Amino acid sequence: MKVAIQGIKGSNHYKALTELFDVDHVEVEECSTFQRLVSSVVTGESQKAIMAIENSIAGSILPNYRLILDYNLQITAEYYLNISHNLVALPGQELADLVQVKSHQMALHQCSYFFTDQTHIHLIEDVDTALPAQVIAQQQISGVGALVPKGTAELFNLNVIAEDVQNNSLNETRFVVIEKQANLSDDVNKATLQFEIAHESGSLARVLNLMADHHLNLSKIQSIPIPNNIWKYAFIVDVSFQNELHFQKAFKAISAISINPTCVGQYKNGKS
Ligand SMILES: O=C(O)C(=O)C[C@]1(C(=O)O)C=C[C@@H](O)C=C1
Repeated sequence: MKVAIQGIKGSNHYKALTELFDVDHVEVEECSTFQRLVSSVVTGESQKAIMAIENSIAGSILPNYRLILDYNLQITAEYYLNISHNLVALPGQELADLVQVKSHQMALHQCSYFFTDQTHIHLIEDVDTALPAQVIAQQQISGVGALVPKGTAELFNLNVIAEDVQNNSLNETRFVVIEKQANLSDDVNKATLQFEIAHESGSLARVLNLMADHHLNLSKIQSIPIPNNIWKYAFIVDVSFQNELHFQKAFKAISAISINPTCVGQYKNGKS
């Protein structure tokens, strides 16, 4: 089986992969963008992909929701990974020597406080957290640091200048596994739904009331712009349930009063 991840070995996606799959028995496709990761599943090159969807400090990755919806993919599993960021550079380099720090956009967001006073450092977005570290090591680049997960400095023989520089020590990223086919197992207790509603008073409240009536526990509601329908939004909700039948009935009822209802996936709650 081939599994696509965003980034290379040493990135958080790679960490998530090692915790979700037996790496000795899967082939890994390292993708430089989320678009490529999705294309890999759509074309059948990879059977599954692991994709970051939200972070507890930086919030939702809306473009990734858009990709899942646009390509009609299914969320078949979720995984919450504890994220810590270490600032690394070539051995001998100190904080004052750095003029640039490169990392993934979401990682830079998660460490914004640390860099507020470091006005000599220019923050630069890169493909993932691990690639700039690999490049610094291979090309022996001075003056440039990278923000990497724990363990990645050792992978590239780099030196840790500062540990755990994220804004909050409680920092988790939620990853989802995406596939072309739905997870048909009975062993599910969470689902992601997407729907649109009429632009009229009370229409969202009616959908939310149906969820309560069917004993669904709403853990997230996210609005997302509808392309080509300017300033109109679709809603993406995560619900958990004890009885799959409750969920099926609720989905039927929600479908009757919403527009373009879609089940984006059923899976096991990663928090229980
Ligand atoms: O660059 C990495 O290490 C990634 O796996 C990407 C990513 C992300 O897409 O949010 C994953 C987890 C962290 O939140 C920061 C970056």
